[in-house]
Amino acid sequence: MLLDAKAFQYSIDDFVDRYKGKDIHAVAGFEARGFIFGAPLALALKCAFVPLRKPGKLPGETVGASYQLEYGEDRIEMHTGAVKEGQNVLLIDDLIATGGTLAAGVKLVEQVGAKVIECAVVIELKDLNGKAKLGGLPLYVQVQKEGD
Ligand SMILES: O=P(O)(O)OC[C@H]1O[C@H](OP(=O)(O)OP(=O)(O)O)[C@H](O)[C@@H]1O
Ligand SMILES: Nc1ncnc2[nH]cnc12
Repeated sequence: MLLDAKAFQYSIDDFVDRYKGKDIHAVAGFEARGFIFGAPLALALKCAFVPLRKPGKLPGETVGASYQLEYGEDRIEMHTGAVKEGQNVLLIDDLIATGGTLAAGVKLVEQVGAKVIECAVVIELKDLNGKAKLGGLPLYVQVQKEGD
């Protein structure tokens, strides 16, 4: 899809239409492919873009949240102070599978006293029921796909 400028633009425009005027202070995107969709969306919304990164990648002080994988554990981190108490945050990624990544993002944002207003993805692998891990938060999906 990224090789097709029209398709990529269509995806970004759809996110922009959905979130413009919604008082979003920060778009937080997950390493790595969440950056691709989150950064242009944040620019269009004229708000902050916050990268949520794998452990040890960010320079400076970080806050993190861990989550379970099928085997073992993973963790995401963001810069301390990148998201402030009381802010409205949109979480974005390319894809939701088991939902562990997005759920960790929710935990992290809530940990610093901010509010996740919605989670957004290009693709949902709906058979994996990742949405169930989001504690009732809304999930916006552009394309649903069967299978895992
Ligand atoms: O819903 P989940 O089961 O948590 O899976 C979804 C996550 O997995 C993929 O990232 P990956 O871990 O492959 O990292 P990458 O984007 O850096 O390749 C995808 O881009 C999501 O971030
Ligand atoms: N089950 C899955 N299918 C495709 N991409 C993925 N990324 C993480 N989990 C995935």
